[in-house]
Amino acid sequence: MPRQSVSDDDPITRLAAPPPDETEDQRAARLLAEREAKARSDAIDAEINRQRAAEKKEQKPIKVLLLGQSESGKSTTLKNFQLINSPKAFRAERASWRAVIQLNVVRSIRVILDLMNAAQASSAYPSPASSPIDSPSDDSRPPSPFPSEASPTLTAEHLKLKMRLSPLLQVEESLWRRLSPASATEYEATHLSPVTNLPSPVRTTKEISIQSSSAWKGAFGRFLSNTRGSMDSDQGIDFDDPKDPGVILHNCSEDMQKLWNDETVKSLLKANHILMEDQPGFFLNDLERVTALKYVPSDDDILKARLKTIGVSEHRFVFKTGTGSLSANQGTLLTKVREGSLISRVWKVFDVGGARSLVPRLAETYVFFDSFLLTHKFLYASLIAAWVPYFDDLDAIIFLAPLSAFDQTLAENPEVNRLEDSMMLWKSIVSNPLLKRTSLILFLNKCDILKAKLEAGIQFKRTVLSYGDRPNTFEATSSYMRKKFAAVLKQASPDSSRPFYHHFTSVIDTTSTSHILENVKDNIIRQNLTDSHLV
Ligand SMILES: Nc1nc2c(ncn2[C@@H]2O[C@H](COP(=O)(O)OP(=O)(O)OP(=O)(O)O)[C@@H](O)[C@H]2O)c(=O)[nH]1
Ligand SMILES: [Mg+2]
Repeated sequence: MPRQSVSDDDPITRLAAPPPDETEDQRAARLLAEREAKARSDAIDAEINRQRAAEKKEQKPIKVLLLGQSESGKSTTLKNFQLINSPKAFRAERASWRAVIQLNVVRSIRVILDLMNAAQASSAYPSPASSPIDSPSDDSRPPSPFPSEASPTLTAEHLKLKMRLSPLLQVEESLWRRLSPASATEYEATHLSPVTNLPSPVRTTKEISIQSSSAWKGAFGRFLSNTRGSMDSDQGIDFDDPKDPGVILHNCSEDMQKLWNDETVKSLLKANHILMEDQPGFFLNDLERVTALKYVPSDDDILKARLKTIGVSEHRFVFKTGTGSLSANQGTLLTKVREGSLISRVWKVFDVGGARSLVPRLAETYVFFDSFLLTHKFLYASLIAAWVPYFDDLDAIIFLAPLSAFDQTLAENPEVNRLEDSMMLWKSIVSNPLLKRTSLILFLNKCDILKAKLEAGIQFKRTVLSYGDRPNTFEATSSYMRKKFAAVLKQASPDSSRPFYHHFTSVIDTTSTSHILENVKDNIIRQNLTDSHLV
């Protein structure tokens, strides 16, 4: 009889051991049963591992990146997210947005005042045609920025009006200084190229911009908040603060309205092809309301306020999943999900600056190579490079393309049509290998402005030559552009089955945008669940 090992003596081993009188048939049946039991056990282990992996994935926040050229509406879309997720917190920031709106108003007035200055300067210099042929050729005066025939004559009354509005410049400086330390802000780049088709006052009037990382809202909160009895406790605005720029704005209100409604100023703007209504942060049609002493910005005002983003800002939201656009099957899944641990999800939404920052070296590059294309490619590369660190593990990109910009050029490079720039950016994004599994959501934005332009008779085909003789209507132009963007996607990634959705948007309209964002949220969560093998 063989000697028993120590382990053979342990009760479990003894229980599991085959009976000593086992027949051949019994042995075969036992081995089969053992194999089946092992397979079942392995399947359970695999399921547990899969669930663990899914749970791990589940705890990861959903990452969404807002992309698009400057002024495309990224930060405005973010404001809509904030309004949906935490309207109270959004509204608690009214004091800060009131200051931004004040700056927007002052900037618009500055554009007009700068234009008047330029017109005044130009009238001081006779045009070459009016100069005597034998006039001295060593005239060292700078060339006039405008041809004299383009500038309607300003009267003494206009100059007085200009003087009376000069306190606004101090308001701008003081708000600007309070907005952020100098290092955190950036002035609008203005000297890219000697060639430009943009009116100079629009290019040279600085636009407020802020480093995403700076706590500018806190700065305004401190500035406008104190414990005075006159403070509106809900809004955090101290209306009786003598340092409140609202007081000067209010005192200048009548003159600002006079300036904006003046026929000569209107012709001056027209002669220089400046459409103020097209400028971001346009409040000149609401001057009386926004310069009222007790002005409190509405939600719509906050969405229209313009503050250019520099860098990247990250925003955390906790969203409950909705069932809006889900199929019955997916709806059932979400019901299960709600009953379990997935009732709400953390989202991280990244808002990036879409402007290409222009350092002097770049301007030199332009001159050195004398090649628009090379410089522009460089600008693209630098912009995309700034976004790439955020491409990792991304669930979705919301790409904003402002359709209304079909007749505008980039502030950074007046040689480039904005719509074409959007298409080029879209192409770089959809063909980027790092993003081949990222859901793409295209917002064909600023549809309200597109409609207004077309209704005003501006011809789409004048700048989008390939549009040909198709009708100059919103339906036809927007559908044409949708097809163009879809074609670029198909061409750049023909085999890709990644989800692609598009929406025609006007993201300053909170009602329609909230519906669209619900839909977007459902689509992203559905894709996320699919990727986690939960669907
Ligand atoms: N009328 C209209 N205005 C819009 C729309 N979307 C955005 N705007 C306005 O356009 C301006 C620019 O929008 P932003 O959201 O600041 O643009 P952005 O893409 O964040 O721009 P950067 O920060 O420079 O990259 C703001 O004044 C918005 O209120 C829209 O659909 N319709
Ligand atoms: Mg922005």
